[in-house]
Amino acid sequence: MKKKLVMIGNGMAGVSFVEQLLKLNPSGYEISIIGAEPHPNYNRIMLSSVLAGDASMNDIILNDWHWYRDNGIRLLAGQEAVAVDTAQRSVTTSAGERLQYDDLVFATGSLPFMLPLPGADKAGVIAFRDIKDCETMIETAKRYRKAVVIGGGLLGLEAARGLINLNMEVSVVHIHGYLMEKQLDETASRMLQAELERQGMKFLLAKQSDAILGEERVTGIAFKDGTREDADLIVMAVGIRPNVLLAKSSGVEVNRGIVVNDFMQTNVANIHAVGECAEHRGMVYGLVAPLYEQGAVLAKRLAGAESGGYHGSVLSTKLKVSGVNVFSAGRFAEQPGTKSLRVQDDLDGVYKKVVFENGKVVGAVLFGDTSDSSKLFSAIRSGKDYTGSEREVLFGPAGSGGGGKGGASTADLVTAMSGDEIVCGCNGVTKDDLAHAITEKGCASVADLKACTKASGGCGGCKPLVEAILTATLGADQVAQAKEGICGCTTLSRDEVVDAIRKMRLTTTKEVMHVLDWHHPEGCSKCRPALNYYLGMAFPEEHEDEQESRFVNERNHANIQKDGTYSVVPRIYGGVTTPEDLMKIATVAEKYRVPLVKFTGGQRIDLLGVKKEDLPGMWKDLDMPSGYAYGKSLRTVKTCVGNTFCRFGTQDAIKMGVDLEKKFERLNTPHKVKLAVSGCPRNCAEATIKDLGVVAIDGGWEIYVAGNGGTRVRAADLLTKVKTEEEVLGWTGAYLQYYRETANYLERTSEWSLRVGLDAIKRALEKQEDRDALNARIDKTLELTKDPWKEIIESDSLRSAFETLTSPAGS
Ligand SMILES: Cc1cc2nc3c(=O)[nH]c(=O)nc-3n(C[C@H](O)[C@H](O)[C@H](O)COP(=O)(O)OP(=O)(O)OC[C@H]3O[C@@H](n4cnc5c(N)ncnc54)[C@H](O)[C@@H]3O)c2cc1C
Ligand SMILES: NC(=O)c1ccc[n+]([C@@H]2O[C@H](COP(=O)([O-])OP(=O)(O)OC[C@H]3O[C@@H](n4cnc5c(N)ncnc54)[C@H](O)[C@@H]3O)[C@@H](O)[C@H]2O)c1
Ligand code: SF4
Ligand code: FES
Repeated sequence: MKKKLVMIGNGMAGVSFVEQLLKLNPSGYEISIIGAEPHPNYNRIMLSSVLAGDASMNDIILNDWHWYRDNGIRLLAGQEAVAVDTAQRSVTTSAGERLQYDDLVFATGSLPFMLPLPGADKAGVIAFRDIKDCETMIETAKRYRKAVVIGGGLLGLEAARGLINLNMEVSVVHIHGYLMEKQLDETASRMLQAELERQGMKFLLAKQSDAILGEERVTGIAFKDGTREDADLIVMAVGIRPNVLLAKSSGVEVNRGIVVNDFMQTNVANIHAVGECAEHRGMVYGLVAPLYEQGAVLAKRLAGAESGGYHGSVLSTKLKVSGVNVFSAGRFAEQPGTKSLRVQDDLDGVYKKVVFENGKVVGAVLFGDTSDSSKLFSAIRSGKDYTGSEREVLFGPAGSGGGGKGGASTADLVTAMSGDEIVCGCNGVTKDDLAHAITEKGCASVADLKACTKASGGCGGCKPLVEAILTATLGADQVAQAKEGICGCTTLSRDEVVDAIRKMRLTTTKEVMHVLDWHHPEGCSKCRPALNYYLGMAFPEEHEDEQESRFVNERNHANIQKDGTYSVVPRIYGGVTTPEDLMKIATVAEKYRVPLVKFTGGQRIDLLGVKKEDLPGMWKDLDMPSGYAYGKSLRTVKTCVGNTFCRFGTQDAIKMGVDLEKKFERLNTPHKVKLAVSGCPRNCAEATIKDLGVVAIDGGWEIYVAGNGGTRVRAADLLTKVKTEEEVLGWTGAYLQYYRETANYLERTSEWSLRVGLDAIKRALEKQEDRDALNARIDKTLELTKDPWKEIIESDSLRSAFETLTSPAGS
């Protein structure tokens, strides 16, 4: 008769243990798993990717319902184990069921630590631990604007990045003076902070939270220094605590975690623990790689196989925030008796530190370039003595050219690895799993391996090693060019997708997803708007804009504000208005009791605090064109007064600006586009920090491109000098169309120009005939645009979508 195994907890560590056990002894146990969450086992790590829009909930399921059934496992999902009777060897669930066991495994994971602040029970205060929290954040972002994340550790920063991708404004409150102090030294941390600030995060460092403010729902947070921060959502990411309550009440020895020996046994016979709930030699782990190692040891134990036991793990981490490369492993902080080797390159934003103790590598921190991470981690784990050749760890043997690729080569590392060694800690993928996918399933690129095994799909830290295994198995000439898919739903790059759209004349997002074999048939929040844009760019005449693929502000043709109200910004060409228009704006503002009337930085007037149902009425009364303040499109053309009034002006900046705005308004672009025109080189309109800026000079105009005055300030580059107004319009049209046709969706011109190179842009535009062709295409697109508010006002059905809704809407 089979023995009965009951496991409490259906998370990553526990189920990985069960998988190993089934491999070693498929028929030894009748297995029941009690899981409090109503889901099959999913990849908790990837919740950060779901939040960031890089993966869907479906992508992160590790073992679906069929897996349990096919392996004869009884899953009690959505039920909690509430009591364990160690004398009777039984577990009682929240549904009142009693399960007998011969062996019991606690795999109860951790609970997020919630700061016991006054007001912490208000609506809108959550942790980031499970699918429910992730869904709450996604829903909240549809209705609210301002998030505060407490905790500047791995989880807090990943949550913050995800919330920014959801269009929220995010402030991270951190108790320490610098971020990720558990993983980074101050130098790396400051570099990280600068990069994240460029991505739009705001940091409140060395801050102690005092109270959560608000009535029923949170409205802000107060700090001990007397300052406050507004918040519609507070995410606490201040660490975790092993979930040990049930074990403790069952008489199992508990310290910080459930105390286990090297074979994951507790002090009570036949009761074991794995994962974040277990404490081994005084250590509790909060990353999956060690938990998988623990699971493998326990599986061998229960299958009756030989094992040397578990001896603890060296930790390595990588922050999963796109555009940021950070790696940390082992003991990275200097201590008495340690020496470090440091390389800092502020020009390229690269920092590397390796810490030695008695000649051995004991820790490392990498920022900016993490290509040495596998080698360094392996060096730490091997315990190899580098006395006298410490520099080789980073720079390679003397005479090797010192390209920064040092120590054992990655190829040597691959050769030295055993088949069952885990390569991808996030997904528990071994070297053998990868070799099998390459030789048996035909995977020929890292992207193929990611799609097939999930390796490199979590933190991405294993990517260099996955690449090396691919090269070692196939040979360098057979390895397909590595490429990144536009999102987690596909391995196809932006260019491949746009190419396929053009060649196959695909017309809807659904069709693209279907024909190009999207992993997830509905797509995700990242690819849907991108595909909608690419389709409209490729086939302006045929494509019907898909409102459901648009971001909320674009769907509603208004920017949603933090309190769920909207803003109305009529177009004011070149910042020049008339008494009539000003009177109309004033009358509308009074009639609809607009709480705030404000001049914007783009020289127009913003009516803030408008109820959604008032939007059509206000636009009707205004009878002015939409300013597209909400759109990925031409926003504003800022002008100075130019030679109309200014005594320094050499050209008519106002006319130039108005003409540009009238010509290119309503144009859909990959990201927002801002223009400016200055009437002389004094440049009062700040044209050199715009996507395109025109500066008058004696006898002509200079055209500057790819500037940015926002999060990542960048001075624009000179594209060309021209003589006439007509030429300005011609170059602007060609430049904007080239950007439309070649940029990634959501790529500002400043990022795009750095990626493709200014020289390439100049080459593409230098010939008159090329500019003419680009202008012909942009003119075709412009001909087809219509003012959205005119359309809404004239259409009963479009208007009713605004009038029927009374609550703040994100739908
Ligand atoms: C957003 C996020 C990102 C992360 N990113 C990374 C990363 O990049 N790299 C990394 O290594 N780690 C990462 N981690 C940490 C990693 O996810 C955890 O270390 C891992 O999931 C822990 O696995 P576990 O099985 O021990 O616990 P869990 O995954 O927490 O599983 C425990 C399960 O037991 C259930 N349970 C508890 N008590 C009971 C009971 N009495 N009855 C029934 N069920 C019960 C819980 O509901 C839970 O589902 C991340 C964590 C989060 C939240
Ligand atoms: N990429 C990854 O590997 C990854 C990603 C997410 C989560 N995780 C894991 O999930 C677990 C939870 O992550 P975490 O970041 O919450 O835990 P953590 O303990 O690593 O970090 C918590 C951070 O919060 C700060 N903090 C503590 N109290 C605070 C307070 N009152 N106000 C402001 N800041 C405060 C701490 O200084 C610390 O840096 C960890 O085990 C982590 O390793 C890993
Ligand atoms: S940029 Fe020149 S023309 Fe324009 S306002 Fe300034 S000084 Fe006058
Ligand atoms: S180790 Fe994180 S994705 Fe492989």
